[in-house]
Amino acid sequence: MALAYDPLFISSSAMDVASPPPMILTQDELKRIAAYKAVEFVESGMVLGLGTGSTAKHAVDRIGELLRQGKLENIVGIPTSKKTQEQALSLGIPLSDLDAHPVIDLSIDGADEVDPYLNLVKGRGGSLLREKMIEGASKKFVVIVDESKMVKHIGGSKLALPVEIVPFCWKFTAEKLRNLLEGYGCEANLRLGEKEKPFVTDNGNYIVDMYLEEDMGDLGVVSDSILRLPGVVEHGMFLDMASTVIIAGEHGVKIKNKHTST
Ligand SMILES: O=C(CO)[C@H](O)[C@H](O)COP(=O)(O)O
Repeated sequence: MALAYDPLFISSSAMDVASPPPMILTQDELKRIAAYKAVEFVESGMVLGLGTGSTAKHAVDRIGELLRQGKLENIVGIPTSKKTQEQALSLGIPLSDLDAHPVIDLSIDGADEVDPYLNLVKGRGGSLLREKMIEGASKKFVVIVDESKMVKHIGGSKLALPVEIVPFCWKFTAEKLRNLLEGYGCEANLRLGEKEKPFVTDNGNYIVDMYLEEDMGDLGVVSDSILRLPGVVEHGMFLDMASTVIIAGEHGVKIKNKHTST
């Protein structure tokens, strides 16, 4: 159902009999609320990292809309995937890349998991490498999620931790990853795309999805060990990168900033 709502206002009162009954927002509506809130951080003249995925798509749409309305000017977008590049171009957002703009003012992107310290898992959409490069080059990185993405420990939720690997002898690399993380109840599966063929990233690589049963403990140590394996290009743990996380839930929007517990 399409809602006519002020995206930044969520409230309903059981006492107000004249009000319509409380509306249950869909996950996509929550994503849109978080995205619209994040776009409030955007100012004219900024270089913007444009994220990938169904939540980030709302932010890119909103930026396009504000540009069209003349409420934002002189924006340069740096897309984190070919898909976002296509979307941004279709909205008339001027685009560039990290070579021309090695410092980005603000990136806005979704995440698959967010822990209480604002560590993330990203990449279930397959764009983790470009996302990490672009978001790592950003002065401010705002993450937008609905509340289902909040977890106690990243990686241990039986959802995938994606790892981008080179296609050359991928079974060898997948086996090394499996062995490395076997203490956490690890399964490592090659991600498949259309017609059961390997999913290929925008960089021509494959993705191995690691399914873990246990909390990985010291994430920095695990991250370094994964990255040391020859054949691994990057993984989807984004440690200590997010400046702010905007969480949209049934009871409103929460904003968590790095190094605060609010
Ligand atoms: O990391 C990503 C893509 O590589 C996405 O940001 C992440 O998968 C969240 O996606 P969605 O907003 O569709 O839930």
